Amino acid sequence: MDKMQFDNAMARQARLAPGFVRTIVESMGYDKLNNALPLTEIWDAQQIVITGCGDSWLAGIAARPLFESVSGVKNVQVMRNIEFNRYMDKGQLGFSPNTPLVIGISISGTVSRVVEAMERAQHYGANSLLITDDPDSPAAKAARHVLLLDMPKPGEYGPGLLSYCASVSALMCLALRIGRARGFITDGEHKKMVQAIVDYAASYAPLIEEMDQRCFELAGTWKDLRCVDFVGDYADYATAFFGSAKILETYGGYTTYDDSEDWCHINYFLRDPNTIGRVFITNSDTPSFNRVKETLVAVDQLGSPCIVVTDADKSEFADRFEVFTTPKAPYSWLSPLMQHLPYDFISGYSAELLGVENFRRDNPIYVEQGGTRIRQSKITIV
Ligand SMILES: N[C@@H]1[C@@H](O)[C@H](O)[C@@H](COP(=O)(O)O)O[C@@H]1O
Repeated sequence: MDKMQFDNAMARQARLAPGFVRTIVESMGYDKLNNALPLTEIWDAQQIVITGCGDSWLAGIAARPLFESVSGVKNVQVMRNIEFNRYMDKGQLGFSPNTPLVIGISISGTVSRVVEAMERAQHYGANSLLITDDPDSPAAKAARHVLLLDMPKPGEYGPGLLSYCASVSALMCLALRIGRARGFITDGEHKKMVQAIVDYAASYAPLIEEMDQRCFELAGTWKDLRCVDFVGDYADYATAFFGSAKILETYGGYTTYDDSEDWCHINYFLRDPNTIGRVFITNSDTPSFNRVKETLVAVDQLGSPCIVVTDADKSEFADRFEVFTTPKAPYSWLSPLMQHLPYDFISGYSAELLGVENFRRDNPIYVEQGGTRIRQSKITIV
């Protein structure tokens, strides 16, 4: 079978990802970041809350370790939009000037919950910054500050893959800017880390062709599995959840996601394990690596087909597992930027092989005017 007959938006975006990260990082120069968030407000922030919906929320989980290690802000939270908007105690908003710094992410700037988050932050005296690709969007207008992604136009961005690379890259650049401004990293460290983002993304370029072909072949069987169950810890949870989201968005497949500990308590019991694909994202220096390996022993015993995306050597895992060994990141916080690529390819090819349209557009029940369900939800400030 010729894979080019099954070419698709996910595969095309995955091939472009290494260079695309460079484009975004290079656009995040000193002036842009400085204009997006004044120095005094960076110093004021005693707490950071990152929030968004779908991929944009996951981008926060992917970038959290970097905010924690370099920003110098002790309290960094990544919150689901619904939790920040409706459940975070209002007494925690504006208790000190420009605190918390609420960072919203929304590529379109049009989803109701992010507009609501920006309005809530403003209403209770917290600071707000929106990372978006549309400076005229409702969420951008509701935010005090905007960091514009400026993704190249025209471009192919749906279902979100390059847009996810853009928001993770922008968050990383912002974290480094905050850390530099607060004096928690030196100018030299700052430059080295910014360059590391570009170089890490570029290090995937030589792997893409082989990854593309291998993923096409895997999609031939994985598309028919009853369920695909993703596992990742902490920032790798973003990659796991992202893989699951792409299965839903590309072909409406059945998926689950968990962390390596809870999986042993819960998802372990899914019946007919030979019909469930397991996808693990883990790296040799992750603090839970030994726990992930224990969990993978259970996966092997259950007989589930299994893919591992990792910087560790194949020999660390059962022989029958499909191991994607990715480049070793010079900083552990970089891995989530690119380790989603194997499943991006697999979900894109699966949809094409199944003859299903992204976002189920082939079924009228899923086609709604302008995404009513997420864009016309009532804004409520509590
Ligand atoms: N299916 C899409 C997701 O892929 C997207 O991540 C989310 C947030 O979109 P935005 O970043 O524009 O706020 O909206 C929808 O739910």
